[in-house]
Amino acid sequence: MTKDQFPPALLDWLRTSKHLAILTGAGVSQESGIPTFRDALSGFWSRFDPMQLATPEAFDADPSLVWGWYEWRRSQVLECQPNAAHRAIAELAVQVQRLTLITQNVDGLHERAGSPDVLCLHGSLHRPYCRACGEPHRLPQRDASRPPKGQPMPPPACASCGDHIRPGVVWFGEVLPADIWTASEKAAGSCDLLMSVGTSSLVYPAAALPRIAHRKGAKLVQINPEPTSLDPLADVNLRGTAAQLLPHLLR
Ligand SMILES: CC(C)NC(=O)[C@H](Cc1c[nH]c2ccccc12)NC(=O)[C@H](CCCC/N=C(/NCCC(=O)O)S[C@H]1O[C@H](COP(=O)(O)OP(=O)(O)OC[C@H]2O[C@@H](n3cnc4c(N)ncnc43)[C@H](O)[C@@H]2O)[C@@H](O)[C@H]1O)NC(=O)OCc1ccccc1
Ligand SMILES: [Zn+2]
Repeated sequence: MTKDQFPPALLDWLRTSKHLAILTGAGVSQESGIPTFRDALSGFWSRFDPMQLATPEAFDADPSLVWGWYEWRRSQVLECQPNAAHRAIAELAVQVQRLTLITQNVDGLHERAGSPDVLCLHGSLHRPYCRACGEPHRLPQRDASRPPKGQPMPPPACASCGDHIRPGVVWFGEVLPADIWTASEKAAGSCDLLMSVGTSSLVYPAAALPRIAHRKGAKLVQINPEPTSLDPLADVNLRGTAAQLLPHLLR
């Protein structure tokens, strides 16, 4: 899909927008080489269901299995670079009057692309903390001598209470950080244009945000090579990849 195939109204909405909200999912990092959540499991991990591994119950049952999985994902992310989609979103923040960027991703690639004040709904792979006392834990950026082999790995012990350090992500069944959710809900309820990029729109409450914006009369644009449950609601569905299409939205 090329720029001249974009509905002209879309570029007008963008140019006249007083407040653009963008919600991203795993699809926006797919072209950086990070598999989407649904296909995040290969090799040793392909025998597990991500929805099972990404739960407090799984960590309590087998901390090494879950910690190993997150260290493996973190090592993948540290070997990747933001792609043209991340960079276009960072540039859009300069070109529009006001941009609120909300992500479900835990990879930190929006921040690495230069996007300011990213609302990370589901936390980050780079901000682990103690399961018991909440003490933040600093991880070595890259331990070249011992790259994760994609096997279980015992989690570090907390320096202050000795309990397990856990990944700094929001697991299924856990509530989202209240301040970040409140800011995201507010942005969805006050934006005049919301773009949903690279998400299957299945996980709640994140998936409610485009629906809140739509209910409040905002224009809804979806960028995804595949159809999702959001299609019928969207004013424009751009069928293609994030890194191919997003740069076309820039002036
Ligand atoms: C699955 C779903 C049915 N379950 C939920 O939503 C649950 C339960 C629930 C709550 N409310 C509900 C209401 C209805 C139904 C269920 C619920 N929600 C929760 O548990 C939430 C917490 C949810 C957060 C979980 N943590 C994640 N991540 C961090 C960890 C980690 O990463 O390991 S969610 C994780 O999965 C989601 C994956 O979705 P996507 O990012 O969209 O990725 P996916 O692979 O699915 O799709 C990729 C898309 O990209 C497209 N694509 C591919 N390539 C490209 C490309 N190149 N360009 C563009 N697009 C592309 C594809 O076509 C595809 O459409 C993301 O949110 C991601 O962060 N907490 C909670 O509600 O707390 C309060 C509470 C507590 C107790 C009981 C009730 C309420
Ligand atoms: Zn502790």
